[in-house]
Amino acid sequence: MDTEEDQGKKKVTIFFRTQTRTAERFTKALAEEAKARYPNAIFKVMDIDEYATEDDEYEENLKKESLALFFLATYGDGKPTDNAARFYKWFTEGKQRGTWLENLQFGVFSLGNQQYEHFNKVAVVVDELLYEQGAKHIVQVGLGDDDQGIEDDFSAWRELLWPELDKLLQDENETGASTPYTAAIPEYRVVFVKLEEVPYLDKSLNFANGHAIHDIQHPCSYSDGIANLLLQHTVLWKVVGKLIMPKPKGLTSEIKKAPSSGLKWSFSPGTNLLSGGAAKLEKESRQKLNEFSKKLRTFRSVDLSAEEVDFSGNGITAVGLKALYGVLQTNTMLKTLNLSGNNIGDEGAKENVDIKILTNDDVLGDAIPYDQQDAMRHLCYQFLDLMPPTEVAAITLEF
Ligand SMILES: Cc1cc2nc3c(=O)[nH]c(=O)nc-3n(C[C@H](O)[C@H](O)[C@H](O)COP(=O)(O)O)c2cc1C
Repeated sequence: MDTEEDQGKKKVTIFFRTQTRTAERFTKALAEEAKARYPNAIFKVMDIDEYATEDDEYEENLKKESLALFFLATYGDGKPTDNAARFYKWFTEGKQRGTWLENLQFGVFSLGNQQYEHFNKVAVVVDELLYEQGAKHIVQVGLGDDDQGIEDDFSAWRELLWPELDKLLQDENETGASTPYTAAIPEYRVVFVKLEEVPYLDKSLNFANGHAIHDIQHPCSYSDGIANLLLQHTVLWKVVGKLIMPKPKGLTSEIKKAPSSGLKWSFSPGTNLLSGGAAKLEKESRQKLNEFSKKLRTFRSVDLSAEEVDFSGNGITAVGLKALYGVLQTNTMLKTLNLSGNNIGDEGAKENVDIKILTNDDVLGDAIPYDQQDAMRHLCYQFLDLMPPTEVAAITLEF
């Protein structure tokens, strides 16, 4: 047992076995995020082949584990990867061991491809055997399918995992809302391309990446081949940030009740549309946004009911209003929202806003879960509806 455990820190071992490194990549991504979420726990990433030099050591070492995650890939005819063959043989063919793993809580994410007959066999077998031998699931086995979008599968499984880890690893006075995840804020960049310069594109706005997961590592990019055609760059997160972010002064007040300051967010006409020139992402503003993001997460809700938010004269249309509504509604109660001087019309005045609402977390930085990506796209469309439509032929969203 190492020193950190002696100091009472909970330890999580994340095992992987991989051939073409997908499992290793997922393992490391998860460990990275988990370390930020749970600073009081220790996460160890372990190639399963290096876990024991002799077979006997598997048993000896596994007995000491209390929380473990497994990322296991399956290869030809349901065989383990090369680096897992020894462990798999030992675990599946060994002696009857009874329920010797009662102290272990575990989760398995499997990597496979449904085109193969023995889809995800290795992980499923290990998952069953761990359970049979007394270990307890913290989450059901995640079946990653390389044929359909394994990133999505991983993302979905990870979203099931966090609440369970919250229960096990968060200190009693911490809550899910205050999870101190400090990942870098992605840039939401919208790129406009003139139609006549990209004649092969459909005039309607299109996102080529379909349902793939998009985050910093996997940007949704429509214009890989047309980077030289980019005429205008807009940093959309900055727009969104402006919509939901008070001036830094606002950060200092603990907004649990309506503040009496009557802070007013005011944007001069056109400033939240960023219609001219490229908006460069400055390090300082990124930091501020990050800080604000962290601050927001410490509140269950942000009450701006004493505040005034002024978007007058910003060229906001009915669809733009829906987007605005979606952003502002989340965690936010407003006293006044000034939309005078915008071309909203009757349609926009209806209260029936049916777009899916993004959370501040989504807007401010975390990888965007699969089920919210459509909403993110939708929001981007709606922002784009605020722009002159004839100019826009293609969009690149880089999350
Ligand atoms: C030669 C080969 C054989 C495979 N055999 C299987 C299989 O039997 N069952 C399965 O579910 N997936 C199978 N797969 C798919 C891999 O498990 C899948 O691509 C996985 O994501 C690889 O993970 P890794 O990059 O961590 O090695 C096979 C892939 C290759 C290239």
